[in-house]
Amino acid sequence: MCTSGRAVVVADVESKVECAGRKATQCPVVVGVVAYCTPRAPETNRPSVKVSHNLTSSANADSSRGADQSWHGAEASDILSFQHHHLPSVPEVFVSKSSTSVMLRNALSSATRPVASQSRLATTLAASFPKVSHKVQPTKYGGVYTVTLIPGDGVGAEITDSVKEIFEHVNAPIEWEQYDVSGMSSAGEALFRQAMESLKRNRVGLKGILFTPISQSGHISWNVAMRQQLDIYASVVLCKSLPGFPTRHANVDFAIIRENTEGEYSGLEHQSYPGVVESLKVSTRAKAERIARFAFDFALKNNRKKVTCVHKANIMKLGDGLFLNTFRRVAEDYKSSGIEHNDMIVDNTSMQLVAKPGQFDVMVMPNLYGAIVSNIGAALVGGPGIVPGCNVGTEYALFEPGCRHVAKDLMGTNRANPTAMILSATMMLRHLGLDHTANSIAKATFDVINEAKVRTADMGGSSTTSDFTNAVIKKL
Ligand SMILES: NC(=O)C1=CN([C@@H]2O[C@H](COP(=O)(O)OP(=O)(O)OC[C@H]3O[C@@H](n4cnc5c(N)ncnc54)[C@H](O)[C@@H]3O)[C@@H](O)[C@H]2O)C=CC1
Ligand SMILES: O=C(O)CCC(=O)C(=O)O
Repeated sequence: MCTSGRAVVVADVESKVECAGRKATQCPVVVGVVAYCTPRAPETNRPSVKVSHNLTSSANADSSRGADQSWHGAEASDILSFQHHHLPSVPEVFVSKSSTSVMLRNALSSATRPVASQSRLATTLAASFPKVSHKVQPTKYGGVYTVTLIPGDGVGAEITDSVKEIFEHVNAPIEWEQYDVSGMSSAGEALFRQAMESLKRNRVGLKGILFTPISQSGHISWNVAMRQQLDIYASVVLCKSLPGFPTRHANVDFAIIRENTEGEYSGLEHQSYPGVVESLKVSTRAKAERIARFAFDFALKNNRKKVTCVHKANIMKLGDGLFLNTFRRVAEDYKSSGIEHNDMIVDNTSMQLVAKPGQFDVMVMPNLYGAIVSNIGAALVGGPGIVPGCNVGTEYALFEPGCRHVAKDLMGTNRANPTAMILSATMMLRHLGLDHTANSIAKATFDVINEAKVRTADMGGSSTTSDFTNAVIKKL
């Protein structure tokens, strides 16, 4: 073990960085320690939750529909050639057949085009949202997929109701297994466990965001626990300008690939001395490598041109140094692919994002930076109600709004924007091979936004969540 000031190195380091003047070599695990003062020690956060369990089955799916929308074996095998042989389980991430981000950039070149032309752009945009997939096929019986649904806290119930209504309207071959897990109360761990078992059974889920209390005596984050326990290590968040909804910058179009299982979210904290707390940021080479490969594979499959690694290796020389150096090594393997790569310190990245977002294409970063950058990204294109996302690993995929907000302030008001949840659900449909249904729903959603007649308050309108849902259904 080598300690130097704020960083503790465990095991052997391979990052080419200096630690207290010594070169640290051969270390797959780096633990960064951030110390700060607090009046009392944090208490042990023991998971305990109480929530009601509500199991519903809302899809009256036609089994023949599911049959023709089968697993994309050919596409899945395509990507294998890009995968590194010593990481056999990297999940595949790829875009729908017909679309590329180049098409998209062209398509979105003007937010001021007439509505009819914007509607065509909406079609292109709908088909362009990436598809995430992995080798383990989700459960499907009689052409119907069983999907775990966790509406979540705050506006979760309202925006997942919106998805349920839309799916029912198009007869999507999805049967929900719903678990009303809530982080608002510390009771209900049993229900959380049941939801996890359901996710493990079904391998695919749709979720809203679960509230996590800030207080030290409150329970741990169920959101983080899910991502860690399922090892859904890659968070994918898409920030794209929407047709008909101009924001300060036109043609924003970048994907945030965020390491989802370690880093600042390790949840390891202790008081080493009264008034001194150490929060451990865990970084491992293996996880840095798989997320870097995921980002390059994502770029290749989605016809993206550049991958930017976001870090703070000037300060966290070991932890973020490991992340950055691993990224650079992985980039060497993709040299012949034509994908450019660069790296940028996270604070400068934040400034560049608000000043010149057009320079970003695919971005890859440790956990906390991903949380911050996805919030900046959301604000660039219209807010947290718009940006879809998913968490994917080798076995499971869990879809949720990319900007992970509970929105307690809007709970029960019927004023939340359901777009991010609807688009996350369409990403899930693509993941299941149901591209046609996914594209119809996404197009209808973009068309409603583009027409600007029905918009929720966050987008400057006065329509309700239900108005928006009904408008999407009407388009379908
Ligand atoms: N507080 C918590 O329990 C959790 C917090 N987080 C993290 O903390 C960050 C901030 O969370 P909070 O302060 O709790 O933010 P928040 O939930 O209060 O949301 C911030 C603002 O965005 C608005 N908003 C969010 N979703 C919306 C929608 N669908 N339609 C319209 N408006 C919407 C809310 O109304 C609110 O004004 C999140 O980005 C997330 O990364 C993540 C999970 C749980
Ligand atoms: O679950 C939480 O409360 C926090 C999670 C979070 O901040 C995130 O997902 O980025």
